[in-house]
Amino acid sequence: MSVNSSLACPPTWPTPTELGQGARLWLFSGVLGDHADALFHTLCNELPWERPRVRVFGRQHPVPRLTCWLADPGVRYRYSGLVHEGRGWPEALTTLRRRLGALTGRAPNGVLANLYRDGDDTMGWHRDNEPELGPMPWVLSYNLGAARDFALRRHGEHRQCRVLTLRHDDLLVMSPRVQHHFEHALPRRRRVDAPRLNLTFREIQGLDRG
Ligand SMILES: O=C(O)CCC(=O)C(=O)O
Ligand SMILES: [Fe+2]
Repeated sequence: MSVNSSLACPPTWPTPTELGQGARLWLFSGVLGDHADALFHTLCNELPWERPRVRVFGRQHPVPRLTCWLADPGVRYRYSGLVHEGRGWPEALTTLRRRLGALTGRAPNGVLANLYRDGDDTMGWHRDNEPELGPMPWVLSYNLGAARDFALRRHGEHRQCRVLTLRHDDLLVMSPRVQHHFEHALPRRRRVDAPRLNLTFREIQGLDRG
């Protein structure tokens, strides 16, 4: 057996952070280099951002951020209680999608974009384990704009166990067991006064295609 074929990941992957129970995180920085600023600007201005309302304790509230689902035509994903359907990819994401494919060897067919207008915008504790992601949900999380803390805690526990700062042009790759055993959240950070955009690329499995 050659040295390379015995490696679990291509040699260009950074050393993972081991969370335990086989859950691993990899942080790649400088994914797009000089192109990242322009992409941030284009996506902020041109994506069809929405602000879905969710029901909490019987009352409807708008989510504390802007969101948008982009995917292959017909690829459906349920979030915030609504089914969203892909209508193809904007030209602006072509280079990033190629780069992520080359770096990770994965081929996501959808992405959930979230725009946090400032440090008051947040995302609560959850796992990316919707049934349409199948039993092995790889998630590629690409970041633009302001640096924000990304918190993790063991599923079923209250105390957070790890915080990573995700910066402009960083890619965080989460192995499937991260979603099996851990929850993640984007906590409020009042001192952050600039926007941040996050793109979580996902692989929707065959059954939920349109
Ligand atoms: O903004 C982030 O870093 C997290 C986003 C996230 O968890 C999600 O879209 O499911
Ligand atoms: Fe998530």
